[in-house]
Amino acid sequence: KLRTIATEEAFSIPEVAAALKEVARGPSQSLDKLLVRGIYDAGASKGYDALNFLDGLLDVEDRRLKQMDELDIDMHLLSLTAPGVQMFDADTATDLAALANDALADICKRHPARFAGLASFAPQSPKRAAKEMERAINDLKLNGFILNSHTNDEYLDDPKFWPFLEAAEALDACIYIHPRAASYGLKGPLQDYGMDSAMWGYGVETGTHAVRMMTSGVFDHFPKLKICIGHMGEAIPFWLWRLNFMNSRAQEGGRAPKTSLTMAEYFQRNFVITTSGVEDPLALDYSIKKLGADNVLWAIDYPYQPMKPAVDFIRSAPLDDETKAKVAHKNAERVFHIK
Ligand SMILES: COc1cc(C(=O)O)cc(C(=O)O)c1
Ligand SMILES: [Mn+2]
Repeated sequence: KLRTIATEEAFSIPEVAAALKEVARGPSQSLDKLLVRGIYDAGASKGYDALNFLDGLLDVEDRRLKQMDELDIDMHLLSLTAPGVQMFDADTATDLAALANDALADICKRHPARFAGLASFAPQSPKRAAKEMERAINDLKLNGFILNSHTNDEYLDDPKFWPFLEAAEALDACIYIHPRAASYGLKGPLQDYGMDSAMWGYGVETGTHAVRMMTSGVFDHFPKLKICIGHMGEAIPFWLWRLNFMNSRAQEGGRAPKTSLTMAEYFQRNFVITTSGVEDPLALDYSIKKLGADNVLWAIDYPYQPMKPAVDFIRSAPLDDETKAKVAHKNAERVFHIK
């Protein structure tokens, strides 16, 4: 039987849901407000959350676990759903991250063979975030970290965030950079036709974040830092030849910072990707060939993607047994220290 560890599986807790409901009613200019209003203040915007994501987010040990049993899915690697605590003020964010991490650690302790967890932290307060990272790994025994792309329109190439990049690297803990809606400067034409969401804007936002990190040379400061991005690498694997070629030319021409490695080398060394929300055998085949079988991890993206099609996708994927085992569970065990 193929062991299956799904690596982008979202949950929430009532305290975070309540805080996001306040955000939905507040003055935020963030494009995430469409989604936050739809999920957490559903009464106010009828029908947005037609799929009732909130129930799926708040349920971990009941219907979700039952469905995992029915589908023979071994584990969900859980993470606080986007936008996490990143829309709150620094103090609220720091407190709610710790609360969510405690709740997550309790779930993993109750079901150690079924759930592992990625800890939240509050980039709004980088030094306290580093402390929470240490607590999450050393005390709560969690498996890595979740970050939902930008925080107040700023990205991890900004040295203000480097205290917690240093902590993550020192802890040998991977940061999963998950989407949220495009930042204020990026959102322009992404606000129409439903493009703000997972349909397109999420990928643009998250892919841009990863490219900012590589082109700015962050990985020269943190060579051992490991980043995971979902959705088959947010289109970067397909774009990698062009990104590499044009960045090298820009470095020669002085339009891009000098880096010790090329973009393709950084993506290979410092990144892994997951298959979340891209159940396309051809995209999987290309990504494995492009990045190697050690760098692609299976995911469902529950509750935003249904479980059964995602597990059928990996089970029926035309891969040899060794490659399939790496994608389905071995790579997750290595990257997220899961036994
Ligand atoms: C936080 O809200 C989300 C919404 C959706 C969506 O399909 O509308 C997808 C994701 C996701 O892919 O994680 C997250
Ligand atoms: Mn997701």
